[in-house]
Amino acid sequence: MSEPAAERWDDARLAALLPWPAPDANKYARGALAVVGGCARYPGAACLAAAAGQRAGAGYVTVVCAPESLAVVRGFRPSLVARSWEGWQAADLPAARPARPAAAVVGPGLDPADDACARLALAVLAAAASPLLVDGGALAALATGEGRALAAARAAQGRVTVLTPHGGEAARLARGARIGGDAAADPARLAAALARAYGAVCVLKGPDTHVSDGARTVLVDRGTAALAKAGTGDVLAGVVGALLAQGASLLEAAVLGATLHAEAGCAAADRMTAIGVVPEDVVDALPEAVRRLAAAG
Ligand SMILES: NC(=O)C1=CN([C@@H]2O[C@H](COP(=O)(O)OP(=O)(O)OC[C@H]3O[C@@H](n4cnc5c(N)ncnc54)[C@H](OP(=O)(O)O)[C@@H]3O)[C@@H](O)[C@H]2O)[C@@H](O)CC1
Ligand SMILES: Nc1ncnc2c1ncn2[C@@H]1O[C@H](COP(=O)(O)OP(=O)(O)O)[C@@H](O)[C@H]1O
Repeated sequence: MSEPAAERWDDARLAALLPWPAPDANKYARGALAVVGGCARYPGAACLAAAAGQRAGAGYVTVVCAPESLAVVRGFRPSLVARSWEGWQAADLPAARPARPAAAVVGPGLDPADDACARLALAVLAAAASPLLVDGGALAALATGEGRALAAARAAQGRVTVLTPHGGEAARLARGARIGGDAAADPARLAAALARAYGAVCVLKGPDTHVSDGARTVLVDRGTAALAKAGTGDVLAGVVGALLAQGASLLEAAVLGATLHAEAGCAAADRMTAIGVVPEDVVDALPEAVRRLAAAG
């Protein structure tokens, strides 16, 4: 199947999407974001996603993590609301309501090789009524037969989903959906094929990032190799999740989120050098990325 050429969105279009809070906003009106992740082995990934979600504007960020990870999350940033996933039900995730938008991110810091993490990811896929971003270890669960069936059920129910695979995760998703040949070799085509196969918007990460809803594909190529460091993908998940939590549409949240993430990487590299940037610097540079985009637009 031939694909239309990838679009590029200009700064004016992207700047118009920035989620400035209304003067009478409260923390609930600004969007609730739940990050489900952070197993005992990887608490840092959930911390990074949640902190990025705060910096990208979400009003109320909760981390649902392994009991062993609670102290790490609270110590990392006391303004995060942390709760254990023991005794927690995925049905407890807030649904988006008028004037009370919400979204969930599942996967940062879920171990792709761990059965309990896979069960948790599948439970979230089954229950989350709000927009759901699937990242990290949850993508391994999504690529299974049960995960693909749950993705199809979500799409049939009108529940919306964003996937943020890196190259390895995209290959796993492609194998699960039997996508091969030319479609798997070209990132723009692969992003579109994954979006169609999983009924989702796909953000295929790499030196260039391709965002596709299956019909339209947008290229975001303003990043920096400073971002090639473990944990920056978790930051991206939190940024896009926060934009979804503030009510942005899927494609707009994904393209604006990938742009702010890339700009934050550049701003962080300006301060810390492309050698020295760590994911925490990218989180802290998000306000500078917002300023740069607002000024350019
Ligand atoms: N501080 C923390 O707590 C951190 C925690 N993290 C958390 O760790 C969990 C596991 O995530 P993960 O990406 O480390 O492993 P996984 O999904 O099993 O992929 C493994 C295989 O995929 C490939 N591959 C990897 N990257 C690729 C790329 N860019 N482009 C192409 N291919 C790529 C590569 O295969 P290879 O090329 O070696 O054959 C690799 O062996 C997840 O929950 C995440 O959130 C991390 O975010 C780091 C910071
Ligand atoms: N050379 C590069 N140039 C621009 N962006 C990059 C480059 N390498 C990685 N990135 C970005 O950094 C992030 C890495 O995400 P990912 O591989 O999931 O890391 P992790 O799982 O460790 O958090 C992605 O957003 C990707 O687009």
